[in-house]
Amino acid sequence: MKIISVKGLEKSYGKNQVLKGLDFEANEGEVIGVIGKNGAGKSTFLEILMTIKDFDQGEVLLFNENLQKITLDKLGEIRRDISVVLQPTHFYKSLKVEELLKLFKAYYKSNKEIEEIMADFKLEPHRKSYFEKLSGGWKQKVSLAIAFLSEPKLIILDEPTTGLDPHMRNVLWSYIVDYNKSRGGTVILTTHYMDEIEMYCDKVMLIENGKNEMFESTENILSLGYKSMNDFYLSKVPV
Ligand SMILES: Nc1ncnc2c1ncn2[C@@H]1O[C@H](COP(=O)(O)OP(=O)(O)OP(=O)(O)O)[C@@H](O)[C@H]1O
Repeated sequence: MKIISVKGLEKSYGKNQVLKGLDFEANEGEVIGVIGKNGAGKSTFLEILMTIKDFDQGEVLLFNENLQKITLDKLGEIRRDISVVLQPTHFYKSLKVEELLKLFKAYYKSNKEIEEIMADFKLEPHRKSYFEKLSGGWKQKVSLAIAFLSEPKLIILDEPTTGLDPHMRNVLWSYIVDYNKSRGGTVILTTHYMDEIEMYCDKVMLIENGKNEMFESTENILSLGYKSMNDFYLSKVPV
């Protein structure tokens, strides 16, 4: 089943045209990595898919609903199926980690047990810590735990592993792979780590000059003769 279909997407900030006719598709159960240099428009693209940013031209279908024609009710409905993780912010100033998880469990009406998610994401050492006082990596961990709490159909992650130590990167990827395999969940994420793309993503989209310069399975890209995804990136993207 097609989860996302994007055609000719355009988006400008004032005179700065960031997306210039981007095409993209995601099918149920795919893990797709979006790559490109700093400022290429990856976060902009993801935020449009998250339905938190407008766009100028083109067509975006999410769960077969056209975002330009959708009613507010329908938009609410599809938002319940999507979980997002933005760069960690200081939203939750006065709440402790355990309280935050409880709050979101109630909000999402999640069947997941808090203790299970605490254990999965190894959050125990900071159960009683205030979110705002955590380090960047720990904030990221907690944000990810919250995202998985809602058991969404589609999960959109903006640089989910930036700032995480190698063990935590591993934990996060195990979670993504497991969520994908056991529930058939679809995952779209951005990363600057090409090893993650190579190991875990089914497909990769390279954004360059506002367009999908390449959108292929990682397998097909490597079969073109690149030694690694890093090699592919370095040869395709000018400094
Ligand atoms: N709210 C905004 N207002 C004006 N310009 C913006 C805004 N958000 C992003 N931009 C600009 O749009 C371009 C693309 O930014 P975006 O954050 O989407 O890129 P990115 O590929 O995610 O970059 P990075 O890898 O550095 O996170 C940049 O030139 C950025 O300065």
